[in-house]
Amino acid sequence: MANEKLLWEKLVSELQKNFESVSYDTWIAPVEPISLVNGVLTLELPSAFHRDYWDRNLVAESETILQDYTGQKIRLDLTVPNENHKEDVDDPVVTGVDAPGQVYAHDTHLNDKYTFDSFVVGSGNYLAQAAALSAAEEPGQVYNPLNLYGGVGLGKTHLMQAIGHEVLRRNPEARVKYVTSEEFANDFINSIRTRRQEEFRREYRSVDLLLVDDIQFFADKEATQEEFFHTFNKLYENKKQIVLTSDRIPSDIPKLEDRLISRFKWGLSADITPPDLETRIAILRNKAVAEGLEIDNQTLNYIAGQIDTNIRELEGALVRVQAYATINKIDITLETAIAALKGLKDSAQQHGLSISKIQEVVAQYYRLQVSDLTGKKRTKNIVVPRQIAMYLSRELTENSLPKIGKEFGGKDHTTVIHAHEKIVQDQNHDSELRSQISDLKKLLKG
Ligand SMILES: Nc1ncnc2c1ncn2[C@@H]1O[C@H](COP(=O)(O)OP(=O)(O)OP(=O)(O)O)[C@@H](O)[C@H]1O
Repeated sequence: MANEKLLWEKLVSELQKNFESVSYDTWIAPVEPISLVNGVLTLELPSAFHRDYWDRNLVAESETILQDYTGQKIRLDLTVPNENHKEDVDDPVVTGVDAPGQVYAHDTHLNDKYTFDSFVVGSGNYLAQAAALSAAEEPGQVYNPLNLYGGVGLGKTHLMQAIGHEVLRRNPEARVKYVTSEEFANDFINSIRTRRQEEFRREYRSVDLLLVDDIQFFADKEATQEEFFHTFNKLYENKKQIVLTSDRIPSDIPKLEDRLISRFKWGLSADITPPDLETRIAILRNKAVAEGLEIDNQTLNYIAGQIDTNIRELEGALVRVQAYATINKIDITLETAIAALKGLKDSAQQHGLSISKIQEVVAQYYRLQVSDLTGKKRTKNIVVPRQIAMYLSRELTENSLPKIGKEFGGKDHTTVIHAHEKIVQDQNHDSELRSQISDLKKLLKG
């Protein structure tokens, strides 16, 4: 075995003694020893997050272990293969609705099931998971606030609550509060109504960890944003960890106050993107084991192939197969899955298509930012894509005209009607536009 591998194995066996399995899987398992040259052990880490974590927590200890073992001074050199990820940390951007039937732990409002242990790590979420784990291990110290953002049903709430569980596991006395942004708004409004603002403030400003889910619903609620701003400042000042989730990056949330957006930039935004096939299969396999279901790989593979954008719907597909098998008193086989999921794909995809997804795809297609589409600029290179995105939102989703207007930076519904009519008419004589729209539809429908 090469020297670097031998040293690495020794190091891992020592580090492992003090590591819990999730932390080990996140911070150590993905590391590869590359070389040992002139007393420098080079390790390759998956991302700049990992390197930051190693710098803060593991380098000094590792160098001591290696020195004790070899009797020589060994220095660690940490490399990250795609150094683009470095930007993720420097420029702090790495890239809700509650599910029914959840069981909440009594005090914290955390769902028992949403832990790091039950979270499957894959290509679309490993950075967000690493960021979440470091927020849990060192709350208020490194990434504050931490904002997890991404499309519907991709695990934002799960990961956010996992932080809550982990903080409590490490410190059962910690005061952890989980709320959706709507609950925060309701609590605030009720506190005014019942003249209990002091109590409200005491409650929110005395926590050690505040988790606020789906902050895009703060849009339009000016007084609530103002109150949240003060809550945020107080907690931040006291080095208390704040974690937020949203369906898009905060600077793209229409009607979110600039002063909040600028504070969110103090911390780190990490996005979660849809899982690849392997991750989807792993999620289904875990779920099947948890439910005591026996399902062969081929069948899991098939189910995972049916739904690719939303994990909640992926889990729903498994439930559907299970129900179909129970009702018909048959085993779960590939045939059962095919029969149970017939017709599901189209409706699921239609259902899964959101205005924000359309904005993302259109912006990318025309090399614009989503904020151009939701903004007010009137230059032609922006106006036409904006109208196309509104047109597609009307054609491909069930959202009302006012809702579409709202998602495009609070525009009036008549603007949406106008955009829609214009694109319908222009397509009659503009073949270039027709083909762009057909491209976009293909991209959106997968
Ligand atoms: N990586 C994962 N491993 C295991 N389960 C997952 C993973 N990601 C998501 N899930 C499961 O998928 C379901 C939906 O996740 P969650 O509610 O966290 O999504 P979300 O991104 O918060 O959605 P929304 O945008 O609707 O708020 C949950 O049951 C969650 O446990």
